[in-house]
Amino acid sequence: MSKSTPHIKPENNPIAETILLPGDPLRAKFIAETYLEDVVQFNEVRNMFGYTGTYKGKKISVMGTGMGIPSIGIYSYELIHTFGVKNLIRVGSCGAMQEGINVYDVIIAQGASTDSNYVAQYGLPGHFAPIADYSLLARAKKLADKKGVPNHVGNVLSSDIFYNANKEATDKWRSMGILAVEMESAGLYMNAAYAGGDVKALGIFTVSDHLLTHEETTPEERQTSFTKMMEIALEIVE
Ligand SMILES: O=P(O)(O)O[C@H]1O[C@H](CO)[C@@H](O)[C@H]1O
Ligand SMILES: O=c1cc[nH]c(=O)[nH]1
Repeated sequence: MSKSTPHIKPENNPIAETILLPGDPLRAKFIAETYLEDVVQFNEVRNMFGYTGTYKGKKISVMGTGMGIPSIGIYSYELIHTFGVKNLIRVGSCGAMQEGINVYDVIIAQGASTDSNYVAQYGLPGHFAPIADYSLLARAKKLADKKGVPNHVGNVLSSDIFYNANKEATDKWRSMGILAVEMESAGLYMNAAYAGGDVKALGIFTVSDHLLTHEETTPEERQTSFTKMMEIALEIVE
């Protein structure tokens, strides 16, 4: 019988060891249709579309994760533990928090701070710092520079809250050097760390809006036009 989980039912379609993970399942569809050859769809449960194909001869999958750590927590756990995925690269949008960062710049998340309680499950005797895999991070930085894509490497905030009632929260995170806010990477990094061994994770983002300047992009642009980030992610794993 083919492997399946409550949320991923590939029905014998393959899932590659390397997967790109946008929050939006329609961004997954766009990446598959734009960049992959010989594409098969491996998931449609809850419309969380997943596809596998080849990119420059390499087998690669792409799948939506939904929004927030609980959602990416489920999908990345199942991809790692049931389907043997080894390289998980989130390709998301984020809101910039610092001056000197512009809409459409790329952010590479060296670390992912969080206001989530996801880490509590591990019962650690202290505070855990969710970080990216260094080999994926170093390659992403090198590729971004080579392509001439304006990019920033550092700490992001993976927040549980999009509409935050605490109006001081952004300023406090900004004062600690947080580059941008998104909603999933800390959970992804924790799942990769918990899996141990050779499971690697990285978050790469395109800045969709700026929390200081209030510049923003449209939902259509978010779905399709973040191509520089997508191309970096597709080329990271050799
Ligand atoms: O564009 P995606 O990948 O969904 O990422 C960002 O956008 C969503 C919020 O609008 C959150 O999921 C956040 O992390
Ligand atoms: O989570 C997110 C994503 C984009 N922009 C934001 O302000 N927050």
